[in-house]
Amino acid sequence: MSTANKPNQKGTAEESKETKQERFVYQDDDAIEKPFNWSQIRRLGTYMKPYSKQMLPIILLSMLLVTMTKLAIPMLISFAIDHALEDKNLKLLYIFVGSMAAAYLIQWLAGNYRIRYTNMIGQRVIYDLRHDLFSHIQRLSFRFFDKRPAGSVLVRITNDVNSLQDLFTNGVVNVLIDCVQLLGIIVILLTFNVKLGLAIMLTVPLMFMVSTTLRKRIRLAWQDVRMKNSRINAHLNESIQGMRVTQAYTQEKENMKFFSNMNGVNRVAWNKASALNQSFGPIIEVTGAIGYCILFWYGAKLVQNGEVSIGVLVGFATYIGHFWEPINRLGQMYSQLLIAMASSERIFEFIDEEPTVAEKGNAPALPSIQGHIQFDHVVFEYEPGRPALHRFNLKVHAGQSIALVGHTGSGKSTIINLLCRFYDPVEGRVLIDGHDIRDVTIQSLRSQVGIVLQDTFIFSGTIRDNIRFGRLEATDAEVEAAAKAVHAHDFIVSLPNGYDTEVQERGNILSMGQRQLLSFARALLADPRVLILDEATASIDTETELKIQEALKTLLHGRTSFIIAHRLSTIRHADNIVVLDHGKMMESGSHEDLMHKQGIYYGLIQAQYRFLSEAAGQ
Ligand SMILES: Nc1ncnc2c1ncn2[C@@H]1O[C@H](COP(=O)(O)OP(=O)(O)OP(=O)(O)O)[C@@H](O)[C@H]1O
Repeated sequence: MSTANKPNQKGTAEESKETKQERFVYQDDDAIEKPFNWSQIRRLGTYMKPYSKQMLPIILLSMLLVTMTKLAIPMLISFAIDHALEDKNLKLLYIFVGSMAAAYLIQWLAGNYRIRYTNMIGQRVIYDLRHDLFSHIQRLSFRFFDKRPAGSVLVRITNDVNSLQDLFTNGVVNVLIDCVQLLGIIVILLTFNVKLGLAIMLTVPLMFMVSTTLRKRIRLAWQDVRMKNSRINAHLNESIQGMRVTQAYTQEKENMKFFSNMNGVNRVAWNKASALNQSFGPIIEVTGAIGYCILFWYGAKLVQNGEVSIGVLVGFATYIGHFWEPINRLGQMYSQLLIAMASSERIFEFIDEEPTVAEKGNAPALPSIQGHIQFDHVVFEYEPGRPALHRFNLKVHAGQSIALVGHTGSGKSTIINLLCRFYDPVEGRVLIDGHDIRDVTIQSLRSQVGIVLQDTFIFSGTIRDNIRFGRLEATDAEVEAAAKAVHAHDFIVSLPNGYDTEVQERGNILSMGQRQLLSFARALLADPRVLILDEATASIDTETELKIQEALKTLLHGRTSFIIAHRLSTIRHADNIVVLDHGKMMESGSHEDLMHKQGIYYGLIQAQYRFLSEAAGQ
């Protein structure tokens, strides 16, 4: 379907309301942490399932090897001191040194494999998750996007998915390694010497208390930083999009003041979080030092009593060096997990959102249509209790051109939205060639309805790609023929690379009129039986408009067409002009009939005529 979005039809007041809403949603989205939720963890786990058979055994094996060799090395040192050094047994010493070298080599190799495979699995899981999320969002109906500004949808696909990336690439595996390592060290220490082992572990509760209290404060401080950062992002987004308006109204200073204030608040929050973060390291070191003091004070006593050998004491010292690492990391992991919980909840909330415009289970495709259209007692409301269309009836024969006329907000675009099935009526039916459009597949319906919107959407890519968007399999010759037919060819060939000129997002290098000509070519290429032109000629100058009117005659020939135009001169020749007011059809008929009737349409024509002659007289 050749389409262009009409993102904001309701002017700047509404625009600023949207951006304020967007700022709110950014904040809301960053209300970071959520409680630990097992069912969510299980659901995330299902994303690992397809790869688990293939990769998990390698990851588990390498993980086991890394942990075992890590645990074995201090033990080898301890044995080497007690047996090889004490007995001056050089052969045994070589064996111990050789075994240590082998252990280090295995650790290095296994570590490499683990990192490579965990990264691979993590990246695939993230790829799948992002793929599912985006493909689902594409299926969601207009109602979903009505409620959410683009910014908040973007944040979920990028930030929230990214925050899960660490969890999948390192987090899960590191937690396992740390748990096994911690357990292994505890068992080994207690086996070496129960008394000394328990004495050292006296520091664990202290460490745990300090760690949890401080970590909570650190977490909250970083949460605050992220929230403030999001506000800056939202403001930047709004400022860049509205830069032209800011400059036109010379509001740069005001804008800068607002931004500086936000920036300052962000710096203060960052300093606070960073200071708290830095205080964590020394506290851990102090706790570790207490452990070492206990070891050497109590250990020396045990050595003197002959209860513990020097080798065991050295072994203890090496093990407790490795003891704090996993405890520290597990604490960090927990905060990471809570953040990931919040992100996954937001991602699944989108994935679980059902399209309000859904296809019936075994809906057939709409056969090739002729273009008879009927609105049968259609009632529609965007928000409950505020009808946008009241029992609207309209019969259109194949090939007829219908013009929709009326004041702003009278329901013209709503009729188009229902015909394309962007929304479903609350009551009544929309029929095409006698088929209720809710009974056929959406794809088969929309592929036969072309639409050219007021705010033509140009995607980043070449001019050729943009025209070809109407029918992807069209040849270059067909693309050029379509461009020629709507008089777009001349301006295209005058561009630096002709049809291969790259246009940026939203077609910034093109004028409004040129963008509209492109969307005409796009629609012509799609060759739909039903064509909708929404204010399509509004931003084309009079000379181009004359050319376009010619092209439109060809374009509309034999098709059913709906034209929404504020410039009433452009719809004079429509077969049927429908005049709307507050969602109701007030009059309909040909231009001559309605002029003769001297009703609302006549009034609109008179008003426009007066406006134009006053403008010309000035
Ligand atoms: N997405 C939406 N959510 C809520 N209300 C909406 C939405 N879109 C339109 N409306 C409301 O529905 C009514 C009909 O709007 P519609 O866009 O059909 O008018 P229109 O005749 O096309 O106006 P315009 O000429 O300004 O484009 C208006 O009152 C409008 O405020």
